[in-house]
Parts: sequence; C-alpha cells; structure tokens
Amino acid sequence: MHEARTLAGKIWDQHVIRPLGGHIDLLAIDRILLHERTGGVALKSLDEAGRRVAAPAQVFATMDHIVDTFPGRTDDTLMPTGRAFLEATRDGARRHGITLFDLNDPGQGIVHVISPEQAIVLPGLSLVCPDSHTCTQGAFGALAWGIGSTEAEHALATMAVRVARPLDMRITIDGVLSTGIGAKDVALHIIRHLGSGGAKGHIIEFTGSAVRKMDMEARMTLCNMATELAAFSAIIAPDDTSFDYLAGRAYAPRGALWDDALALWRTLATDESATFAAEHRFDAGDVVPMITWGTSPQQAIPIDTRVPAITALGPDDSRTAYDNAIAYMGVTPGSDLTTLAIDAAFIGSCTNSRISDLRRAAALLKGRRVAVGVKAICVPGSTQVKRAAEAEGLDRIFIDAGFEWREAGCSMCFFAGGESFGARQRVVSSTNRNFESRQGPGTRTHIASPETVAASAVAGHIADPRLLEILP
Ligand SMILES: CC(C)[C@H](C(=O)O)[C@@H](O)C(=O)O
Ligand code: SF4
Repeated sequence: MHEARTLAGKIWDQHVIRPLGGHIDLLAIDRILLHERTGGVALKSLDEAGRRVAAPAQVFATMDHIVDTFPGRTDDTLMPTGRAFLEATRDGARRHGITLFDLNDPGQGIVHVISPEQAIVLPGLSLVCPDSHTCTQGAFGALAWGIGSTEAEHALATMAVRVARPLDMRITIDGVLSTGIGAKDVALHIIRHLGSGGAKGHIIEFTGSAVRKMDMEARMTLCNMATELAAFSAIIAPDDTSFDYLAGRAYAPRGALWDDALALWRTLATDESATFAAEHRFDAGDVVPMITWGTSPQQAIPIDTRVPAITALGPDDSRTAYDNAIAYMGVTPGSDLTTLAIDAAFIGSCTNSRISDLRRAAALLKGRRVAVGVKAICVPGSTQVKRAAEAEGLDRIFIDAGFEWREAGCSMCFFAGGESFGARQRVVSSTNRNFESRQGPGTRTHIASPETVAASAVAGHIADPRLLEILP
C-alpha cells in the first residue's frame, strides 16, 4: 500500500530525476515559458555561455512586459532601453527555434494568459517561467512555478531545475459566493487573513465546493494571487471544467492522444487520507467586495468597512509598515475608502484581463460614463482576448464609457520605465501588487476586482459595485 499523497506531491514525484540531498530535487521540466523582460536576458546569457536550448519545441516566448500597449504600437517602447529586450528575445527565439508570439502574432499576450488559452499548460505537467505569477497556471493541475533568469538559462539548456520541495498547504473554500463577488475578492479575503507571508515555502492546493464551481478563468485569478501569499505555487485538481476548457485549443492533444491524456488527467487528485503541513478553511458566503487601503495585498478590507486603526494590524504588519502605508497612500485610519476621489482606473494584468473579467466590467459600464477627470484604461490580457471582446462588442462599451482600449500586454500593471499614472495619483486597479511605485513613481494603487474598478471609474471615487445602481 502506497503512502497517501497530495496532488502536488504526486506530480512532483513523477518529475524527480534525482534527489540531491536535503529537500532539494533535480526535477524534469516539461514546458518553459519566456517573456521579453527576463526571457531575453536568459537567452542572451545562454548564448554567451555557448549553450543550446535542449528542447525548443517545449519552449514558448511572448512579448508582454515592456512592449507598449498603445494602438498601432511598434518595436518602439516608452522604456528607453526597452527595444533591446524585444530584439534579444526575437533573436534568441529565432536562433534556438523557439516558438515566439511576437508583437503582431494573434497568439501574443501576457504569458500567463496565452499559455492556458493555447493549452501549452496541461494537467500533470511541470512548467517554469522566469516570472513570479507562473502559479496562475497551476489552476489546470500543473506544477507551475516562477524561477529566476539564471535558473531559466539552466532550464533551457537541460530541461531540468534544482528545487527545494515545498510543503503542502490546503485551502478549502466551501459555500456559495454572493452575486457580483468573484475570485479576486476571495483571494484578497484570504490574503487579508493569512498575511502576505502566509504561504511561504508552501504549494497551496485550492479545493472546496466554491472552487469546484469556479470557471477556469476564476480559478486562474485565485491561483495567480498565491504569489501575494509568498507561496511556492498553487494548484487545483483538474476536472471536467478544466478538460472542457482545454479541449480543441492549439496545443492540446487530439484524437486518441486526447483520450489517453484524459484518462491520465482524471487520476490527478489528492488521496483522501493525504495530510497537509497546513490547512485553512474559508466560507465563500463571508466574502464581500474587497479593496486594499495600503501598500501590501494583505492590507485589504471589505469595501464597506473602514481603514483599520493601528490596533488592528494584519498578520505581517509592523508599526512602521502600517505608518508608511498610511502616509504613502494618503488615507486616514478609521476613514471610509468610498469617500476617496480617484484619478484613474485600470483593468488588466494576468490576474483580471481575461474575457470573463472584461464581460463583468462591461456589464457595469454599459450605458454609463467614466466620471469627469478619471483616466480609465482597459488592457486585454492577450490578442485573442482582445479580438474575442471586439467580436462581441465589449470594446464599444469600454470606449463609449470613456475607457482607453489598448493592445494586449502587462501595461500599467507595473511601471516598465515608461508610461505612468503619476505621483500621488489614486488608481483603482484590477492588478495584483500595490507596493510603493508599482504603477509608477509615487502612484497610489488600490487593488480590487474588475467590477469594483468599473464602479469606481463611473462614480469618480472608490465605489462598491453592489451599489452602482444607486450612484448618481
Ligand atoms: C518582470 C517580472 C520578472 C515580474 C515578476 O516576476 O513578477 C513581473 O511580472 C511582476 O509582476 O512584477
Ligand atoms: S501582468 Fe503584471 S503581474 Fe502579471 S506578469 Fe505582467 S507585470 Fe507581472
């Protein structure tokens, strides 16, 4: 009789080439994803070391981080040295025979958005990318995690990485989400409770009836935010929702191969008696629209409550971190965030830029206008998402409401040395990080769901999307 194991543990064991002592294993890698910010660097140093990419058919690259998102974009970037990253990635991809989704390729987009939409990630695979939100792809039951550029160079040359085995954590979310509450709110609710270091060294398996009910896009949003808990990664056992999503996509197996894959994928689950190093439970019914008031994702509150006083510090908050966050964000302890006027609204990023995110925001924006003085931007996560949105008229809804409608990419999720919202500008953003200057020097970021971003854009102040009907 085998010892009961977790899903992550099983996939891990299947990929061990050799234990290296301690908790370190040499793991076989099935897919490597690259983007021009870190991938270009890895390819360049690989060349300088005279090494070759071992399995180019299993490596995919895209342009997302530095490429600009203005309509009619070219290789020119707002970041002064940006073009060199694009060129290094393009040259490296060509030299090594790697599939590249370049600027005008219909497959281009944010790396964690395009991989699932083309079924590059599949259940049971190991996948790495030199990017911290690679855990997004664990939503498909893959072992997917972020690595550094140097490790990526090694992975490209060997299809293997040395990695310390993470501990297992299970987060069970049962119950039913209220209308208008989504995976982003759930993620912020969890981070608020566990703290931004709450899953350090762990791979989180998300499970429970609320997770099973989520579509793949919501599951990706949930897994994406595991980085903000400092997790090694996140994973969700694949089920019919996952298989239906993957079927027929560009790199999904076909015919008899699909049937074989499916039979294997159906075995990918945690054994009933497996144990986890840590366990947490949440009730979906407790989740309301969440928004961050500070400079860490754990500094999140239900939108209908007040900025906490110093006496209500979160798990990883020090007095200094609290004071700095209050000062940087220009908020007052005990105040109601929904009284704060905003300067900008941003919908995009690997957290919330998929078609369902855009649909939910558009449903609130339809027939409404962004408040005067608010700069509102929507950046689809991929060219495919953008085209799908245009085919169903979502672009018109965004544009008619006063949003800019951009090309796909990371855009203002982070400040790539070019476009910025400006110092002390208050932004409600569907992204995942809110540390100081994340969206540009001095910019104040409030993270929330796409619905909350849309409602706030219309109201001109931070707004609870449940109350949109009664706003002036
Ligand atoms: C630039 C890249 C390495 C970085 C990451 O790893 O996460 C970026 O995607 C981010 O979100 O900060
Ligand atoms: S969208 Fe933002 S968080 Fe996601 S990969 Fe790009 S920069 Fe990182």
